Amino acid sequence: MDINIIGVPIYYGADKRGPEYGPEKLREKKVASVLSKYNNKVYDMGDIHVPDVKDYDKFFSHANLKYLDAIMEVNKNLAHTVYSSLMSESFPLVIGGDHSIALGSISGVSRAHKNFAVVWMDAHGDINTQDTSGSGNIHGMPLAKLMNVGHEGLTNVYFQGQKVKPENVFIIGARDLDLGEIALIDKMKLNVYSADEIIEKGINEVMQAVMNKLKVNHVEAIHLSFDLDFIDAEFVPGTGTPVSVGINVDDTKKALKTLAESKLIKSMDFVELNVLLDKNDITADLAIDLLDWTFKHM
Ligand SMILES: NC(=[NH2+])NCCC[C@H](N)C(=O)O
Ligand SMILES: [Mn+2]
Ligand SMILES: [Mn+2]
Repeated sequence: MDINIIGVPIYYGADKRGPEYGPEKLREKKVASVLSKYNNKVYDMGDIHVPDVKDYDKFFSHANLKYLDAIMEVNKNLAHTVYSSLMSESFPLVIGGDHSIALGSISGVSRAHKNFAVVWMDAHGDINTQDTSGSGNIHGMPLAKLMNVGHEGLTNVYFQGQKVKPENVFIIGARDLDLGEIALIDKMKLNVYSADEIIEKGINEVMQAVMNKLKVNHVEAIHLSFDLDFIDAEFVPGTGTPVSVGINVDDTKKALKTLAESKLIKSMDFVELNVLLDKNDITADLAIDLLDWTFKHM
């Protein structure tokens, strides 16, 4: 297949330096040639422009949505890039950057597909709003906005209204949810498979449950949004909000393999590599290994 690598060098959603060097780091690790094994044609489309901001821009538009204006702009442009990529029958691989970029990527996907699922592999739900977030960091909010909950600047990125149906949202690996997130998950009856459930039942059984629901929902495509902190903190020093008692690397690979073999993944985010926090490139090397593994099974 044709793969479009789209870099998004942004840290504003995390409000912590480091994720903005993710695309550069993975290019240095030869991500394009790694993925061009397996008969893929890989096109590096470069980076989405991320505007410079001043410190006073942080709270300029909203006190609890930090860097709102810059994040809206980046995501609008990302959305159209992802949409264009899908329209040319290519696979958009969006490399972050922090997780706020899922706003743009999934908005682009939403314009291209009628009935698609979002598989969100993450220690977090990223389903806060400006009212429930304790941090004001937008990387903790994209999934709420994509379901049309929260501030209209972000719910209306690229086009107005809901981008993904709640029944097609699958959060896997959660173990650090805020109270407001738990309330929203209950209210919208989201499919959440916690790290505890994975540890208790085993990853294969949980992934089978996910695959069954995807079938019942007749989805035509999966957008995989992979946050490196899905993996247990021990194995990912280079991520900004690590959480322990998580998923080991073997189980992560099993989950990715099951999803890849379904042949339903049509687009993907790979986010929250914090290059400044990484130790001896452990996390960057793991990132390359996981991408290699995923595309090998697609
Ligand atoms: N994409 C992430 N790493 N998100 C972490 C979010 C942490 C916390 N729940 C918050 O809203 O601030
Ligand atoms: Mn996340
Ligand atoms: Mn996370």
